Amino acid sequence: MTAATANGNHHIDDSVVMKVQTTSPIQESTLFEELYQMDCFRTGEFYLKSGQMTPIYIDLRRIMSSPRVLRMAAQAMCDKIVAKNLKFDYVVGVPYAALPLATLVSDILNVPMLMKRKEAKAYGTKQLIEGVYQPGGTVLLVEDVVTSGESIRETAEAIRKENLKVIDAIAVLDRQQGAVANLAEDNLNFLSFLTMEGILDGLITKNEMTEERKQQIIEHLAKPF
Ligand SMILES: O=P(O)(O)OC[C@H]1O[C@H](OP(=O)(O)OP(=O)(O)O)[C@H](O)[C@@H]1O
Repeated sequence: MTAATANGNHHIDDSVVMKVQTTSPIQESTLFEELYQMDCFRTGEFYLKSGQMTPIYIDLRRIMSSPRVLRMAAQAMCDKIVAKNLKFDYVVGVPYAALPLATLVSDILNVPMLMKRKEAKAYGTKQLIEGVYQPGGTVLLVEDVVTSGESIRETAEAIRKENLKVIDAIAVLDRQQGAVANLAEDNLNFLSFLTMEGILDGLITKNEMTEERKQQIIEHLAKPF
């Protein structure tokens, strides 16, 4: 069971914290290898939500097709959540790609999940936030890949309108294109398990990329959107 706080909300129970702490932490290199094997890293010419061209596309939607890798990615975030002692009552995935990850984070940590729709429906309850919650509770946002942080920002805005707090957001991977600073402006603390630089270094070890190409990509990604 989760432990109820005075306002009826929930936080991670001590027994769950102990379980996560006593399980060997997922290594960055281990998750990189699994993502590489699942063909999550594509080089070429792709366009992002921001409209920016990217010479490397990271598609973590693919991992939902492997329950083992999906769970590993969720566990990696849970290791970090526990290590950083983040406090929250609900887990919300940034739709859509992060929804399976958020489901597993909620399950592993035994903290309730809510779901934020991209658009409210015109029928039924017409709610943008689905699930059962107490006003004043704190939400942890879960993302797959973060570029500008705009999707996290939009999700936090919708959740805050429902009288819920959002303090922290966590992602499997930060493309290191300004999200930490952008989100800090909105009072959002952002953490990730993997970074673009780590992925590029991994691709060098696989002889998929040279150090020179890595530097070119980093320079390209540093340009404003
Ligand atoms: O940090 P940002 O600049 O917002 O970019 C990252 C967002 O882009 C992707 O989602 P996408 O918009 O492709 O939608 P999906 O999750 O429904 O596939 C990804 O899953 C993040 O949510």
